[in-house]
Amino acid sequence: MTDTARIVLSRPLRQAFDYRIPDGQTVMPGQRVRVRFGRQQLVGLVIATGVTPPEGLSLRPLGPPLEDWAALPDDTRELMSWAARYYQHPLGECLFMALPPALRRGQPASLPTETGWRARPDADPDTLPPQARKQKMLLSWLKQQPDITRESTIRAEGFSLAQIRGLHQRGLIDTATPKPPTPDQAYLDSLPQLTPAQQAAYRQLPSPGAFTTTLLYGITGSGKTELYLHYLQEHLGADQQALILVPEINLTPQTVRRFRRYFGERIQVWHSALNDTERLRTWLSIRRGDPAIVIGTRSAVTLPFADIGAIVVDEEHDSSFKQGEGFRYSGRDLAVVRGQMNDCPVILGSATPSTESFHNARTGKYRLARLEERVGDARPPEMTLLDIRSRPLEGGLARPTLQAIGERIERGEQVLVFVNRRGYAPVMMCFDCGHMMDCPHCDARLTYHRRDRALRCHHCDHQRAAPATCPECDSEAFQPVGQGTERTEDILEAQFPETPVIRIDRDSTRRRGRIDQLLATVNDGTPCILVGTQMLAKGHDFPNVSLVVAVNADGGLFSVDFRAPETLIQTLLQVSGRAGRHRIPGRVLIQTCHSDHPLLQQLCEADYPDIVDHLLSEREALGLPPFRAMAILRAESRDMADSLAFLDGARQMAARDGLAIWGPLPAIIARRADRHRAQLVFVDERRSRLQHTLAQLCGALDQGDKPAGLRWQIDVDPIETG
Ligand SMILES: Nc1ncnc2c1ncn2[C@@H]1O[C@H](COP(=O)(O)OP(=O)(O)OP(=O)(O)O)[C@@H](O)[C@H]1O
Ligand SMILES: [Zn+2]
Repeated sequence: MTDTARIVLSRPLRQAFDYRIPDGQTVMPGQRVRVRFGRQQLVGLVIATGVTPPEGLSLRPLGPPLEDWAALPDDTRELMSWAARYYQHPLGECLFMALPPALRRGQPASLPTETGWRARPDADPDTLPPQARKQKMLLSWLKQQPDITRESTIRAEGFSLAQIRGLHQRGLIDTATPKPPTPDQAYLDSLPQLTPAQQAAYRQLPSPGAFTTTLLYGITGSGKTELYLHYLQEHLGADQQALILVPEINLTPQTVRRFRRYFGERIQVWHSALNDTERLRTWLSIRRGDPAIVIGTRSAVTLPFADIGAIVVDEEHDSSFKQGEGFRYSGRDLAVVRGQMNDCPVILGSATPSTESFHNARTGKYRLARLEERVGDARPPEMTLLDIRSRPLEGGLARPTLQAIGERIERGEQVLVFVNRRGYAPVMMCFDCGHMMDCPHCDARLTYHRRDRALRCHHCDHQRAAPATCPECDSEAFQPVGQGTERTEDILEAQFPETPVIRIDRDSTRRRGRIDQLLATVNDGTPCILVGTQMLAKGHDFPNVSLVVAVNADGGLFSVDFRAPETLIQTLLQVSGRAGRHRIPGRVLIQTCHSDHPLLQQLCEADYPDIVDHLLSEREALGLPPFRAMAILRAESRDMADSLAFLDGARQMAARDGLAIWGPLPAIIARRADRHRAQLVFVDERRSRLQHTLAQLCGALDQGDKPAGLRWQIDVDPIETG
């Protein structure tokens, strides 16, 4: 045996490659090295040393290492290797995913210390000219900060480098080296005591220092965040790290702020809007072992923690924890695996836990902690179904709905109107010839966006100007059909001209920091109407919202996706949960054409755990997850026949006793961006057996022939089954 190293590359390849370690060089697993690969110079990651290469192979020498330490520590490597096996994804891509982009590209693993800023004691925001509005806001904000604030923290607040530089040039702020963490003492002294219900739930949380998974079922507004904060405050060692996974950070700047008050600059954030330098900086800080508490979106679970003391997954039911393409992992599930590997407690929190997690709690795999009271005098909101069949609607809103909104506004309260679609209307239709505008590249209608007079496909990049008349018959009776957020916004503005209407959806919040500005008005407490998509359902704490309206609840009632009822209930409960969180009692109005539907009836009458039990018994009867393991093989190509034939071949390769295979069938949106998509669903009682089959199948599919341009992917534990 010679000195050899086995490396993987950041490529969609299932193989690893062996190299000879040149004399005098030492390498270790997890280290980045330069390697020659064909004619290219690439960055490789060492996964093993001293391996025996295949017979008769003369090995190329390994290039120089990029640093003399392992970029990926053992446990992170172990986690990603586990994920590669579990999700059937190439190991190289999984391991490289746990590196920040700069390190994937081979840049050095070091950065100069980050700059910090503080307002000069004599700096007065009022001396700034009126056109420097943002600089003024930044200066006022900096003056409120206890000491030196990191540049990344300032940027996370929605301010830009240009604004920082502007203030610096005016001599109003100083640069300084950020100091170690300092929480806001005045705030800490004023922290609320846990309520008796919170204390009872708190006692059910896991003890530190050992792996257990606890599902914290806490109804909306019960103060789960407060529990996490207390838990970390009490149990996290001063040198330890912690991870808090959240669905989408940009949506809830409030949450990050709350954590910062408790833990000061110990809080670090991790999400997709960070630039490469910010990512590298945070990654290095975690790798170095700084006692960071990371609030991050799903990929934060792959950070190279040195000593992790606790993991929290907030809103654990949220579908954004599952990556929707490529390496289709679940950040929540990896968090549990990570907890097990690092022997630390994991808390999964939600007001609407997933069926999976409830099932795990029922079977004893997870512990269950319950918090079923709202904080203070607040009560859960009262829910009413409003049947809109044969009722006149104004822009999708029924008279009683408009009346209810009017009453609340008059009383000085706030209203939230939930619409499940952005844009003005989901369809443009000609009322003379019946023509509807389709996407030329997808099996989908174009959504009308009135603000910029465009028709857009929400499934691909296609967009075009909206024609004024029907493109088929030139009729002028060419009109939008159905509701989107823009249309609801317009209707409400017309109905309530005195009241601010604030629209919150992906279009209105594209710019960094924008959602914060929009929410500032809401948090002011002035009467207003919020209109938005499920973005509004996620974790917001709006004290003055007393009425929530769901414009149309029926989308998920008749879907072919077996998860649709679960998702519908979760979304409606979450959005309802924004009502009546503080003193004012809350009410929820759900407009529907199916008020007699059992699921909607249950929503109004039953507790969430009972609804889930019901959904679980249906799943059990039908042999669906979580009672069976499921995976989907998806194929897409230029021709549906190719996609189906490929999957048919796969079906024959995989067939064996005990494995149910459904399909191949075209996907619900069979053509997307001119690719024809189909799928094959695998269901097995035994997960390990399914895994084995999938691993063999992937190997065979890698080796086998496939039509030109065909791409395939495995999705283990799929959350979309259409
Ligand atoms: N013990 C307490 N005393 C006073 N106020 C509290 C207490 N605990 C929480 N609160 C306040 O109650 C409100 C709701 O708490 P929080 O946002 O933590 O709820 P949640 O359970 O995370 O809600 P959701 O799941 O609906 O997002 C917040 O304004 C919070 O500051
Ligand atoms: Zn399209």
